[in-house]
Amino acid sequence: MKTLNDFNFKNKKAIIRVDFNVPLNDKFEVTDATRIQAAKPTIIKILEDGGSCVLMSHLGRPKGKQEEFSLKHIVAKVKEIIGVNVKFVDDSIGEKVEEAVANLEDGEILLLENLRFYEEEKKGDVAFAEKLSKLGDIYVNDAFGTAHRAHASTTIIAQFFEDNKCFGSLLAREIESIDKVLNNSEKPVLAILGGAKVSSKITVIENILDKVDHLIIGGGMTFTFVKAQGGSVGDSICEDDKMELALDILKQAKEKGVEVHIPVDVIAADDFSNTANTQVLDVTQIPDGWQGLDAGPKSLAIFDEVVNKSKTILWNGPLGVFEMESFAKGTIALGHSIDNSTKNGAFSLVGGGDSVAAVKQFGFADKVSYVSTGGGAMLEMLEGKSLPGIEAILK
Ligand SMILES: Nc1ncnc2c1ncn2[C@@H]1O[C@H](COP(=O)(O)OP(=O)(O)OP(=O)(O)O)[C@@H](O)[C@H]1O
Ligand SMILES: O=C(O)[C@H](O)COP(=O)(O)O
Repeated sequence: MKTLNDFNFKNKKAIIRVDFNVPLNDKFEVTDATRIQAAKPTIIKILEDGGSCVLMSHLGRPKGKQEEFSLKHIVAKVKEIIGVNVKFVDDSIGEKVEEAVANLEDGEILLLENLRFYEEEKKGDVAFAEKLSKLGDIYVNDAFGTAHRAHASTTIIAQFFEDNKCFGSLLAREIESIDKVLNNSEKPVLAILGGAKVSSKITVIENILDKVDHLIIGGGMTFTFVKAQGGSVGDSICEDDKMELALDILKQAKEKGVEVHIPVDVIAADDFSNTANTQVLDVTQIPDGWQGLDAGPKSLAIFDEVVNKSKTILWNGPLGVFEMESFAKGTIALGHSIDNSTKNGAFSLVGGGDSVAAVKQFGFADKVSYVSTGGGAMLEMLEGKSLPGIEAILK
């Protein structure tokens, strides 16, 4: 696995694929700069070697050239975080870009315009990728969040750099962290899978059963498992067509010696609303008109015990509807348990869109061992898939 340390970038131009797909508010200000922060070590290493950086990224899912998706909105933020002036060119290929790259001096950074302004990017167009490849001497992929996309700048471009390509330090760290959980883990290993639906996590659950000793299933998925075993779930979210599968997962877990922990009680509400009436109910006895929106106190006590005896912890998906204060307690309590266990030496990895939002919102981001910058990319790795962006560097 070639990394930045295999190269000296002195007098070299690095063309770096970063994932600066960051959220913006209605004033086009960056509201969460984690992904920019995460790319800093790679950029700094190249500048300190005496090289220059040509940064390329996508932002959102524009349909053609849409001003609101321009990367010009993030230039100031990148400059603030990296601490070096950032030049911007309002295109990603063509004469203007080539000129800007030619004028780029060692120690300087140039940010290109949103790659997805060209439909060739998502199509993985070879000619477009080749044009991008001309913009640097060494190709660095540091875009973990987009590594599951076989796009021109993430995958196809790599073929134009025989030996001169490598993983950026973020991408390398993401791969190592997931590997530490899935393949090189200290036992007992625990996976906590929450979130809304069983259907979006089936492949993850199936892949993970071979890797873990304990599995906590929470969030909206709970009720498909409970109903499949004969419980009454009232109006809780439930995928009836996945009940067979839920039973099969439980059977597989038993055969593989994996202990599965599902909430035994829930905070039930009479409406999907923060101001609904609530009561704590046995998870198997939720009457019609009520729905489980968070894990209850007995469940949290059990989960706390499991988390604290685990040495490796993977967390994907919230335990309840954490966006509403009334149903955030389970997710917060789980965060505290993981914090505690991490302090006692466990390795904890949090990944997935909503769980990462939750750990940030509740202040646990600095308390776990590693927070992934990938949503879809992280899930695909947990499903056991190989990611095209990673494969392209290894070829
Ligand atoms: N009991 C519940 N009933 C309904 N929705 C729930 C329940 N528990 C959690 N959710 C919802 O599940 C959503 C998160 O599900 P999702 O599967 O997207 O999570 P994730 O794995 O963190 O994110 P991603 O899939 O983007 O990686 C949250 O919006 C949360 O409100
Ligand atoms: O935020 C993400 O998950 C990545 O930047 C990929 O974005 P995409 O789902 O639009 O390809």
